[in-house]
Amino acid sequence: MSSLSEQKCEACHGNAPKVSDAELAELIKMIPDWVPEVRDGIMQLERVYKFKNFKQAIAFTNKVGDMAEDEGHHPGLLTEWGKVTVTWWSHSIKGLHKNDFICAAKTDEIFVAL
Ligand SMILES: C[C@H](O)[C@H](O)[C@H]1CNC2=NC(N)=NC(=O)C2=N1
Repeated sequence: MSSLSEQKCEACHGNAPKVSDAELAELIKMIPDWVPEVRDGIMQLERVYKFKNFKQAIAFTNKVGDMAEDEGHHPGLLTEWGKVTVTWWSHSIKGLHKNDFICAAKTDEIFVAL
């Protein structure tokens, strides 16, 4: 299998399968800085990125937004002074799809390339 960040999101409809617990255990190894968390009954992936100031935080936020538009898959983004919280989940299935792991890996690559 190619690395997660090299894969593209696939169309995800309401009847697409959520990742199983076993799949989650394997996929999370590839994005070890992300934390799976249940919010409002929906499993999500979350990571907090730290920056030196607001300008760097908003620049990163915009790059993640551009990637999301390219992928047709969109995260929660909370931009604060020196900090961006990124949350990925699939609204259509109210849980985690492989797409969320792909996008989390792409988010890490954007951060590393800054
Ligand atoms: C029509 C459009 O493709 C869908 O609404 C997409 C857009 N972006 C999305 N993003 C996320 N994270 N989950 C979705 O289910 C989703 N659906």
